[in-house]
Amino acid sequence: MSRTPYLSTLLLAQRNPFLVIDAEMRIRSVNTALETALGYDPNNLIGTPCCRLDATGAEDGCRHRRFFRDLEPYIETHALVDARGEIRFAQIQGFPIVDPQGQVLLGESLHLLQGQRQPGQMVGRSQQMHTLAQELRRAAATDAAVLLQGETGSGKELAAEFIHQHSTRAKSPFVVVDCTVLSEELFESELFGHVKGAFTGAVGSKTGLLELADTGTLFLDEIGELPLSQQPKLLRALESGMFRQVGSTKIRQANVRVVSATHRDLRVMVEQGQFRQDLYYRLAVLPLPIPPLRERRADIPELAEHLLREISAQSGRPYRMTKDALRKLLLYSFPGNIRELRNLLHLATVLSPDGTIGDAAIRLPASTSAPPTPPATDTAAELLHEHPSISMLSPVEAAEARYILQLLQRHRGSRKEVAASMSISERTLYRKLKRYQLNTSDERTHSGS
Ligand SMILES: Nc1ncnc2c1ncn2[C@@H]1O[C@H](COP(=O)(O)OP(=O)(O)OP(=O)(O)O)[C@@H](O)[C@H]1O
Repeated sequence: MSRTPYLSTLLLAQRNPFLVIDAEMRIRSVNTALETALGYDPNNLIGTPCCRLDATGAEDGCRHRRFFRDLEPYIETHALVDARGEIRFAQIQGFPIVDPQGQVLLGESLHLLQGQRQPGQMVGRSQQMHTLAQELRRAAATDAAVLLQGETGSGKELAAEFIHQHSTRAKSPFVVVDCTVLSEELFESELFGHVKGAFTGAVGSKTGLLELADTGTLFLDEIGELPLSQQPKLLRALESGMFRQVGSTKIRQANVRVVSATHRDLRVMVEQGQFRQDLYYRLAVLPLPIPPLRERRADIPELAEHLLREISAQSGRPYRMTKDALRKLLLYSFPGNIRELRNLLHLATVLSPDGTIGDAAIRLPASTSAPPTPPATDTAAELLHEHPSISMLSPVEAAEARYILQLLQRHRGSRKEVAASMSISERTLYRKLKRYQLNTSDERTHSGS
């Protein structure tokens, strides 16, 4: 099956191995990172059954079938088989994607838990990046818990991988725990694992992420989103290194180095009673801020060049950028930081079939070239009254939060429609709603609830 332009752009934008599965439970597309990591020729994958990569083979109760029934995003660890027949463990995040025709597809992003995937290179020679690299190296030389604080897309995960790769644990796994998708029900079974029959749906036993990270690094991404009720359980396990799988009485042990990341100010959350102080002190032995891209604009040219080289390597086509295009990037504030720069460049390459990216191909969000029409004053006051958290956000975040609220009103609370009109996945929208604390009453369309 040929890739649509929409899917091609989506696949190009993923650094991790990524595949798309359609509602007929067949693999629709895979990206180059997946081909490279698992060694498959895409022609042998596209159009084949969804569980083609799973070491245990297709099962009736597979996660893909469950997803198309419930439309619930998931994060799970599975054994996959690569083209040489070797078993590889991967942490898989599945989430809905709506294509331009309104068809729901499943996107799966794979984090391979052992070896092979080379961590991305940290690019940038600004004074801020130089200092950051020094601090990360210093942190890597110790086994202390590091807390990385920075805006979305600023490179927190890359920094965590950098610490891991430069530490004595580099040959052991680097395991990512995405706290935004760990609901109260999922937390324990994902982190500690479960035994067969521990709860309805536990058809087999499962090793938890903590155990998979044994002797390696456990990266707790967006730790500020971890429900308060789960925080004591995490603290206990980290302090003692001991835990029990759900449904088991047997004590297990894991030796992990912890790196966490958040875009929030956890100290303020502690003051407001939203985050446990004891857990904060356990995680933030070495707190490290990651500067946003707009505070290190000197890195933009080198980053743009590096990202274009990566895109060229994936697409097999060379690209160059004009001075005007670069000037346009240098003037932009990048609320989405390096991830946004990468996405802007992907789009620019799609819009530049001759390989030369001019300033017209750099499509900045409408709100920056023409600031978004502010809501009428009474609506703004109303929004602030209903969502006081907006007043605590940065101006850029607050503008986005207001924009999302307006779209929610316009689409009568349909998250599916709002996500489609913003060209983002429902999962990304869900993360933004959570991040901005926009607790909308209408849950109709989130993940099929
Ligand atoms: N210094 C850098 N050099 C090259 N690429 C970078 C750099 N920093 C970040 N990136 C790239 O930018 C993208 C976003 O980075 P990353 O996922 O680490 O950000 P994040 O802060 O963890 O984001 P989020 O808060 O949304 O999880 C990734 O593709 C990453 O490889």
